Amino acid sequence: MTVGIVVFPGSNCDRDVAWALEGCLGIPVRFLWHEERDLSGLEAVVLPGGFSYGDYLRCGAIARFAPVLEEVGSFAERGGPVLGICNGFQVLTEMGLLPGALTRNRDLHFLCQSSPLEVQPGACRWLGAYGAGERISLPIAHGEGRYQVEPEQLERLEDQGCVVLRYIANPNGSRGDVAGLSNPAGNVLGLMPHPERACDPVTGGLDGRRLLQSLLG
Ligand SMILES: NC(=O)CC[C@H](N)C(=O)O
Repeated sequence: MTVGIVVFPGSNCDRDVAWALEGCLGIPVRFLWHEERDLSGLEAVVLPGGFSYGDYLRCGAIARFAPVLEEVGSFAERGGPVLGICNGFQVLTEMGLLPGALTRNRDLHFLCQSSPLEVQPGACRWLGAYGAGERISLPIAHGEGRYQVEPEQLERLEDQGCVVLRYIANPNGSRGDVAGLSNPAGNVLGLMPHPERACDPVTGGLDGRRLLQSLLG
């Protein structure tokens, strides 16, 4: 099993994800530069956090045109597991793999803190190791994490079980307290919190570990 980690100019959590996967869990990784088109041999893809293309225009707005994402889109449509963390979640919404948009935080501040969350795993293949309603804590670090979507669409997402991660103390004004969303098929997950920073007690707890461990089946 090898996991691809996409690297855009401006990504800064690609090494953290590699450390969590390889260093903590022994899962081999391959970095995918944004111009790459070869995803052969990969069993999952992670879009890491950071500031792709300097966050110009809007977080993730330029990244969505990267050649590698055309391949990631087809990979996801074939049922391949795709995880977007923070900037990766922003990219997933910009490229249309997940609905809605992530906008400036309610108070216009960059937030860097730990965040209590409630998990509702539903059909999400990344969250199968968490109980329904389980409370966990993961670090957040973002300026544009306020999830926005039309109220009717949010209702649809709730009905489909796509709202898989919710803030307990909403830090950024996200509609519906949404912290993470899955597609209905459950293979694509986007979340603002950083599970890769919670895979080792030394750097922020262990609550993110089971999420990445799900790759080991
Ligand atoms: N940690 C991150 O991925 C940050 C995402 C994005 N650059 C923001 O500030 O919202």
